[in-house]
Amino acid sequence: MTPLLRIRDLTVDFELDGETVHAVRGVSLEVAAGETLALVGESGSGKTATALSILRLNPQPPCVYPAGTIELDGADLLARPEPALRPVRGNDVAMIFQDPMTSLNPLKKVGRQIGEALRLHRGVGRRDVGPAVVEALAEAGVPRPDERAGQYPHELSGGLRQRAMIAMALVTRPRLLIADEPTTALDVTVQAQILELLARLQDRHGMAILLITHDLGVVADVADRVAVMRAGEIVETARCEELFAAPSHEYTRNLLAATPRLIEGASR
Ligand SMILES: Nc1ncnc2c1ncn2[C@@H]1O[C@H](COP(=O)(O)OP(=O)(O)OP(=O)(O)O)[C@@H](O)[C@H]1O
Repeated sequence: MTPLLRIRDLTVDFELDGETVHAVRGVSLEVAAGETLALVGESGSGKTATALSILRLNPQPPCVYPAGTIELDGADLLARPEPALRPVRGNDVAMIFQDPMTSLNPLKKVGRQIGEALRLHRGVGRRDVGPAVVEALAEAGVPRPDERAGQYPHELSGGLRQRAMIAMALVTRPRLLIADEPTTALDVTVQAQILELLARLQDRHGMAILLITHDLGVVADVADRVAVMRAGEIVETARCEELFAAPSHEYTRNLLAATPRLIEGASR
């Protein structure tokens, strides 16, 4: 079966003042419909550059894509001209980030922003938009959603802002959600709640998730498979339980050793 997303031999360079940074060096990975693939690796290993390539969101210049293909349902996105990519962004593929203010507009009430997305992407009519906004916020676990809809992003706590961003990302019912360090800035309890929310929404809507994280503890909680990145390359891909039980690459063993919670769990 064709995977939902298939990246092959992707190369991403940043050309800076005569110097070239090879951020991604021949990465290949696949994400099946409905599965969660975690892309892990330490800071600077090329995780975000890989993920942003899918929607071609790395800033150009300085970014160039010298080689590779990124197929969504078998059609190469990397070869598409810019206007043909727009329908994919925020429709088939949505993205959430560590900082919700990357997607939320600080000057507009949360409900209005989600309402605009609902009208644009789902064709919800003027009269139905209010209840649809409340439903979207409620689905993302926002308490008192009707009240929250009337607030500005800065009036919400970090966890609620994250939930509002998730509600907005899912308005279009994407088939692939790219989540780039979605819980890194949150404290551990809120982090767990957000991961649980993503898993619940994934079950309900059947979307695939490409989860970018440096935290193997997060991976253990939610991912089906893991791809480990180091210096622009994928050094190992495995099912989650296999990777934790028997990491084949030394770099992965070192990453695991830096996650005490998992080691404690394994020795129990
Ligand atoms: N816009 C950019 N301009 C120049 N270099 C960049 C740009 N974005 C990324 N890079 C470089 O590409 C390499 C990979 O960065 P990337 O952000 O993909 O790593 P990462 O694994 O996501 O790290 P982090 O967890 O810190 O986000 C780094 O050397 C980085 O400096």
